[in-house]
This record gives sequence, structure tokens and C-alpha cells, in this order.
Amino acid sequence: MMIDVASLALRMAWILAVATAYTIDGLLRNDFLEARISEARDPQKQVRELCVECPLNKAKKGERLESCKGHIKRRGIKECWTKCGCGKSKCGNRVVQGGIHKRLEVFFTPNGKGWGLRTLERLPQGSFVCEYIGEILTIPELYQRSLDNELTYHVILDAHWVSNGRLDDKKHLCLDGKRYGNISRFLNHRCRDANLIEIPVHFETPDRHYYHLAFFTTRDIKAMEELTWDYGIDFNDDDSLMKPFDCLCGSSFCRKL
Ligand SMILES: C[S@@+](CC[C@H](N)C(=O)[O-])C[C@H]1O[C@@H](n2cnc3c(N)ncnc32)[C@H](O)[C@@H]1O
Repeated sequence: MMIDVASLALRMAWILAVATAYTIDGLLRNDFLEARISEARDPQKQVRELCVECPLNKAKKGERLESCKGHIKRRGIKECWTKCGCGKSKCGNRVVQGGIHKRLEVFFTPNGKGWGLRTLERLPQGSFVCEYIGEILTIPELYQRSLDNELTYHVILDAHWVSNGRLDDKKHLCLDGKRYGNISRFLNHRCRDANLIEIPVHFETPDRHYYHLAFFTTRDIKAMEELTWDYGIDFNDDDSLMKPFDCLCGSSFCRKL
């Protein structure tokens, strides 16, 4: 029997990667989670990389081209996929792709933030809640929406923009949940001590510049608590593509205070 050495090596490498998988029974592994929370809360711990020609600035051609403000180097999770041959039904490393399992509710917040999302059940620390779903747009397409005065609820998928050198414009992507999305587009912002954190997740994606973005809990959350994440907004940045709002997050770390 002929053995395809390359595919065997690929499978071995995948098995090794999965052996250090980050999710166990739907919970994010504690050391990985703690490291991500600590980076999200303390900008000093974030590794930021600079683009030579930042796509966010390039989209604003005609205006002065400013230098890159930096992109956070984000560590993510690899889930099993078609090619790893793990046997889909028994595999414990397919959490995010399994979709929403928790009972969640969209509700009208009593404190002026509009609609919000809350949990109807207790969520242990490290639980997967939902994925951020939206239209996949290139950065010029996103910028055009902002020029057209259209409100966007976007997240920039910039985790790997810098590591591969100069990228084709078509690989600078974001997700916009305003026109099409799922319940994640109702998640409101909370500065620094939000109860959710976003983690890049790779599975079945043809290119690592497009990845899934999944929300996990940063602590135990009681039933009926509002779910929040830190949009990472700099409220003093006039160039931001995010429409500014008066932050009502109520956190003692509020950046708008
Ligand atoms: C992704 S949407 C969240 C859902 C939104 N509340 C709604 O009713 O559709 C983001 C918008 O919600 C509002 N929002 C989110 N977090 C807020 C906060 N901490 N304070 C005030 N408004 C907030 C802002 O209007 C923001 O542009």
C-alpha cells in the first residue's frame, strides 16, 4: 500500500494541534482564557503590530495618510474540521461550529442603551455563548458605508494583517452585523470589565484572514444578567469608523468618564 507521506505528516501535525485544544466540554481552557482576559483588560499586555500601509487609513485615500495605529496580535482557537478525520459526532473540539446552545434573550435595556442581550440561564466562566455573524466586507466597502452615513456594527478581522507582510486588499476583511447578522448584534459595549471576550476561531475557512469570532464568558454569569463585550473603542479617536455614542456602560473603568 502506498502511503502519502505529506498527508500523513499533515494529519500528525493536526492531531498534535488538537491535543493542545483549547476547549473542553464547551468551556474555554482556563489558562488560555485568563491570558486573553488579562490582555483585553490591560493594554500594556497587548502586543500591537504596525502595518506599513494601513488598510484602515488607505481606505480614506484623498485624506492625509496617517501612520498605522497598530493591530492587536490575537491568539485564537483551531477547531476540528473536515480534513482532520476526527469523526464529527464524537469530537469534543467542535464547540463554536455547533452553534448557540444557551438560552439567550433580546431585551430593551432600562438605561438608555437600546436593545441588549441577556442570558436566561447561569453561564459558567469560559462558556461559549455565540458567534459574531455579519456580512463579510472589505475595508473599502465598510468605509463607503460610513461615507454614505450608514450606521455599521462592524468588527475588523485584523488578527493576521501584519504577520504575512503586505496583503491583497481583498484579504483585509471585517464583519458588519447591521444589515444581516444574528443575536450578537444586540450585544452592548462595556469598557474593560465586560463579561464576554471575543476569540478568533478557525475551522473550515479557506484562508486564515477570514476567521470566526466567538464570544466566551470572562466569569460566571447569573441568569438574567446582560451580556456585554468591550468594542475596543477609543472614544477620543475622531477617525474611528464606529459611530460615536455616549457610553452608558456604568463600569468604574469607563473610558468616556
Ligand atoms: C451593536 S449595537 C448594540 C445593540 C443596540 N443597543 C440596539 O438597540 O440595536 C451598538 C449600538 O448600541 C448602543 N450602545 C452599545 N453599547 C452602549 C453603551 N455602553 N452605552 C450607550 N449606548 C450603547 C450604541 O448606540 C451603539 O451604536
